[in-house]
Amino acid sequence: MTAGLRIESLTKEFVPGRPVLDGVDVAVGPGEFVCVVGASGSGKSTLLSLIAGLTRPTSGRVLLDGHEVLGPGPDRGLVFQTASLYPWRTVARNVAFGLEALGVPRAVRQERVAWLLDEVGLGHLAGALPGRLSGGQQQRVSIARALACAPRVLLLDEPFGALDVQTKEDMQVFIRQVWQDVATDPAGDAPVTAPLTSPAGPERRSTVVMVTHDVEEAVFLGRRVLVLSSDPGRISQDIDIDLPEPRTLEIKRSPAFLEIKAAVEDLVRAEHRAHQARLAS
Ligand SMILES: Nc1ncnc2c1ncn2[C@@H]1O[C@H](COP(=O)(O)OP(=O)(O)OP(=O)(O)O)[C@@H](O)[C@H]1O
Repeated sequence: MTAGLRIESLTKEFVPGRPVLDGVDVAVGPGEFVCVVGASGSGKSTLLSLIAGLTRPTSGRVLLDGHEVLGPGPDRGLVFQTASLYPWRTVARNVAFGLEALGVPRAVRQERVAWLLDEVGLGHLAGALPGRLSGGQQQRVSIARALACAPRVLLLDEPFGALDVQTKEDMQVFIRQVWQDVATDPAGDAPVTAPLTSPAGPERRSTVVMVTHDVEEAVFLGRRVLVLSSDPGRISQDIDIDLPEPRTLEIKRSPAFLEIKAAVEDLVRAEHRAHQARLAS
């Protein structure tokens, strides 16, 4: 059994003969943090929903720890741009939702939820209903909810796209911190009962695949950045981001960061121009 995520010859057509994704091949190892960038319409969200099992491929397959993804499951946590919380459940009960569904004992549930809410800075709002929260706070709850079951893969689709700049930066630092802190167990040994508060070694980190329009965000967060070309969508570049760890906001001002960011922006721009030229011809 191969650990991690493997995407093999993945093709998706919504309209027959017009693939949105065409032969995507990529492997993401356990504990990696990978960001996917690309022009609008290049198929980033489609790729994420195929990994999530929300959409079935036209051909090819997605394997998680050697098992083909055939539908959604608790081993993959999902966060979208807009929070979709249950308005009638308190913040704490929203975060606890997946744990309840998995039958995790109440005491373990409460400990996890309290820890996660503290991590997202919302411990004081545990008993509030989501309608009382700002957009940024709601998104923090969504992330806490997705992390509650210690998913083997956390799938993030533009999760900070709707937030103001300051909140977005706070959330970037937060998600990196959580990736370092929140344990999952790639060997498959009862990840839900792993202690969340213990420091996690690299081999115990959740794998994160995050889609974003924002190249700065991708370079800051990703250990690897995949550039998706348009029409059809393929991985055109697979770039290792060799920046110091842990990543702090100061890194964004470093010459190394600015150089990598400019290079990735050039690649995305080149893909976009090539796409426009194909459309015009
Ligand atoms: N359910 C669907 N039915 C038909 N076409 C779809 C469907 N979902 C996506 N598409 C098409 O697939 C292409 C890729 O869409 P997708 O949302 O994956 O791109 P994206 O890179 O995430 O775009 P953006 O950055 O604008 O969110 C688009 O042309 C879109 O119209």
